[in-house]
Amino acid sequence: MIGSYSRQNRIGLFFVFVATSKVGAKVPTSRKRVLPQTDMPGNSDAWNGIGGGAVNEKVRTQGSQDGTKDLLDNPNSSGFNPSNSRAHLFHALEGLDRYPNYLARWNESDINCLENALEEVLVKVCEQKRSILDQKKGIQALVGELLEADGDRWRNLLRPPTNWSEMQDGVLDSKAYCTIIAPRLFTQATPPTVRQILAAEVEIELDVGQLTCLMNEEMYDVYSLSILSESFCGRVREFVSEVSRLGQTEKYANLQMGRRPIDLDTIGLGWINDLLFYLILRPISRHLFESSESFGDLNWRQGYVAAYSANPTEGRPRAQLITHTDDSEVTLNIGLGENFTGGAIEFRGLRGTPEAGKLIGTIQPRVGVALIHAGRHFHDVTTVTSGDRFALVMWARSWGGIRQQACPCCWLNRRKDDHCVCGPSWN
Ligand SMILES: O=C(O)CCC(=O)C(=O)O
Ligand SMILES: [Fe+2]
Repeated sequence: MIGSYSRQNRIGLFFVFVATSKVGAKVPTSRKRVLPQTDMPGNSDAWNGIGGGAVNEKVRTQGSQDGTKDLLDNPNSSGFNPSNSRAHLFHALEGLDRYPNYLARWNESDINCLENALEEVLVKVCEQKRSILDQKKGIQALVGELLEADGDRWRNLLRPPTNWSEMQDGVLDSKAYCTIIAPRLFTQATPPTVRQILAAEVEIELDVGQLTCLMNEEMYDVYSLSILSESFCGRVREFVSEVSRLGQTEKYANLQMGRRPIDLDTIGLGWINDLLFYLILRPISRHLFESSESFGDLNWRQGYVAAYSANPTEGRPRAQLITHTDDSEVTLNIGLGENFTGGAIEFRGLRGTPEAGKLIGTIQPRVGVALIHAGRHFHDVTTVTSGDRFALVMWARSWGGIRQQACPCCWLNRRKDDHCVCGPSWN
């Protein structure tokens, strides 16, 4: 049964395509620079990121426990230190939202601390925005250079398929094509076009009643299905490798590309994101996770290629990935190859459940095969012992559902007691 555990359960899903029409601070300029040097890789000269496995790399600091140090730092302070304590900052935000004239009872020094902390946040937003936009522009120039040098080689990949036959020949795994797309499975008289799907002009619905042998339930909460053809995966891998190779030349060194996974939208492969998201991930997730997760329709996606190597370099900076959960409701992970040993994905239970942290299963990536799991499912990648390993990963979020009713902490741990400070019944 979908959403319940049964090892190697063959889950078949017919896709029924139902066409519906699409429903579709100001930055302060004169603020003092208050942002402390961040520990994020890519921003810190000290971090060399090669061979490491961290995903959420920021070193977490939560201020002093008893406020004594804060008092010593600032004798006028009450111990309130929102710059070092995220909890203090959240308390203040909640108070501002909840009580009229909240700051009336505060001393001026604490108000100054709050003002500074909020400025620090804003500075961080502005800095990251600027650097990301700069980086995107730089990467787009780099892709332009690749196209100029060898346009014929890449143009086909960068141009989305325009019809189902191109999709069949060049992109999808043949089994996926036959099962998902073959016209006999479309219920409506006029099947949606590829263009309509990529532009999200049709809502794709999945009929769970009609089971086929499309998907496997590999273990609790982890499903697999063949999606992309091996040759297509190879082309994506080659393109990403080329982008990353050029990114390491002196001309583009300032982009520091090797340290981050490569974002598909930025390198002109956003159509792959759209295809996977609208055709596969959103409709499937409605059914796979409806009993274990609570979210509305997925409406946000980010797709990227993560590269690993037994001999990590700038372009393939990792040999493994530590245990973590994703900042997503649902994650899709497609093996892109190439020949490597090690690099298995280990799953360790859902955050917020008694299984959290316990190894419940290990999967060796297969080229073109997608794994779909809840973002809060703990997972890691074991050390790549030989060769290079690539994975196309998509994080998908829903800004409706639980993220609208819970603070980040309750969201992460899926507390559902309705008493989260952001919930409707908190008082
Ligand atoms: O490389 C993989 O297979 C997993 C990557 C991953 O977990 C992530 O990027 O969040
Ligand atoms: Fe992950």
